[in-house]
Amino acid sequence: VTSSTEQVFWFPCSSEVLFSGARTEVPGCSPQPQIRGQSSLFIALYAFTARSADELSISAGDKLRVLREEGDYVLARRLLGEPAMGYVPAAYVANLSQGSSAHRPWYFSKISRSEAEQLLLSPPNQHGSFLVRDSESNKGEYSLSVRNHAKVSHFRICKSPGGSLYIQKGHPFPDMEELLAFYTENWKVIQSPLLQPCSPTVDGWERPRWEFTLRRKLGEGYFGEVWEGLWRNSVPVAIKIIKADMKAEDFTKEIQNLKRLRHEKLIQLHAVCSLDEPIYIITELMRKGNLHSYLNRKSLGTSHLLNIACQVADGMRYLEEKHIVHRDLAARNILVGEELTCKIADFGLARLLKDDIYSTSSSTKIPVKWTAPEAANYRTYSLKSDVWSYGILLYEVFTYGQIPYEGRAGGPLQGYRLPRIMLECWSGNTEERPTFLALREKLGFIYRPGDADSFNPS
Ligand SMILES: Nc1ncnc2c1ncn2[C@@H]1O[C@H](COP(=O)(O)OP(=O)(O)OP(=O)(O)O)[C@@H](O)[C@H]1O
Repeated sequence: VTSSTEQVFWFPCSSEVLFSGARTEVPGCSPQPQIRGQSSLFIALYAFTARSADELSISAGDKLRVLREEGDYVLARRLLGEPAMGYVPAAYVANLSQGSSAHRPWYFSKISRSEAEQLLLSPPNQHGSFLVRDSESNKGEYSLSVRNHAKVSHFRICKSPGGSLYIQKGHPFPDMEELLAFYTENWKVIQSPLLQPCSPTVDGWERPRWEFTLRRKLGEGYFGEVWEGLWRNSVPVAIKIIKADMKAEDFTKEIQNLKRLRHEKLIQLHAVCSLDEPIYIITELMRKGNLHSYLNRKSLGTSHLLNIACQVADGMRYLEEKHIVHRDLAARNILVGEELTCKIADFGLARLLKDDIYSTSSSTKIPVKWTAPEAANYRTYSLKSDVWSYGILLYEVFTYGQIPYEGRAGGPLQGYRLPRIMLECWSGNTEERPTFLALREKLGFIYRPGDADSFNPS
């Protein structure tokens, strides 16, 4: 995923990424162009249910005007029915002006027989949902899987030497579309009605595991290993593989938090594979790893360090607006991408604050050196305890990864304004600690945008 004009889009079934894989081999299917451009008319390929207030629920076939592309999402306006606007995954829509007639929503290429059954038997799929997949046993041939009430029937689609396709010998079709059209019309022949193409997801985030390949281990945390991987052999992603012995309620919090948050300074969830083990959490890939290790390079100037501090404050300001307390803010939980882009990660401990303060009696491990005294001693977490941690993070950033002793700035830190900001963050009285909004403003006075914009080390 690169610049705004050259984006590779996420999610299946509409982009070049997908069609450059096995889908191109389907008879009658030609590669579909990638979604580009801002102003053309789009069509919804699948139903998508909004998962947060800024998303737009769409039904397959809805006509949409795309106003803006943002990463793997587009901001779209529905053209008919009740006027509504919001984000939808880019790959759930296709640009009508770019030949979306090539789209085959029923084709699921490498999905296995058991995965097809699992998908067809899960909501929102229902009686009559069907898909075509590559045959597992006969290379180059296909299988048709159809949900028939509570069970799934599979039909082998054979290929004759001349390339025609058939389910019943002596009844060939020139391509898959004609074959499906025939059995849609004459469903009694196979005793399974073909009513609608299978919907690709169980919820908006679930994806079949075969779409992901692991390439290189990046690190390991409490929940399991993190790998660099590829989605559909094309799109680079980060895949967290949850350890088998993890309790579901522990990491599902992280997934739930990721699902409802969307901000350019927060790590973006792409998908999950949670129908069987091991569970995968797929997020955007941040190629430079975590900020703590990155800081050891020491090739960063003050303006770059300030730029980092501002980016983290931007992300935290968003969490502040949403009344979400992170609880584990530290350089090790900030991830670094190209051009010094920083994003906040690790929402495993994050909580929505019902009041202003969250308290816990649980014995969750506490990162003491980053934790405000009231949170460490009494487990009372608030956005103000995040502000304390942010002060420690500032210290880490400006000392290239060191940790202050007992919350005191000084030592290697030079100058006046930054230590003062840190000391405000470490005020014993939570009320005296600044908000992230105020912190961002203060840093804005020190950091002039553009100072570090030319940053581009290898
Ligand atoms: N999206 C990502 N892109 C690139 N690297 C990542 C990504 N997510 C994690 N990593 C790397 O993998 C390491 C482990 O990440 P993970 O989130 O599992 O654990 P952690 O934050 O280090 O610890 P814990 O989960 O125990 O608090 C990180 O330190 C980072 O270097």
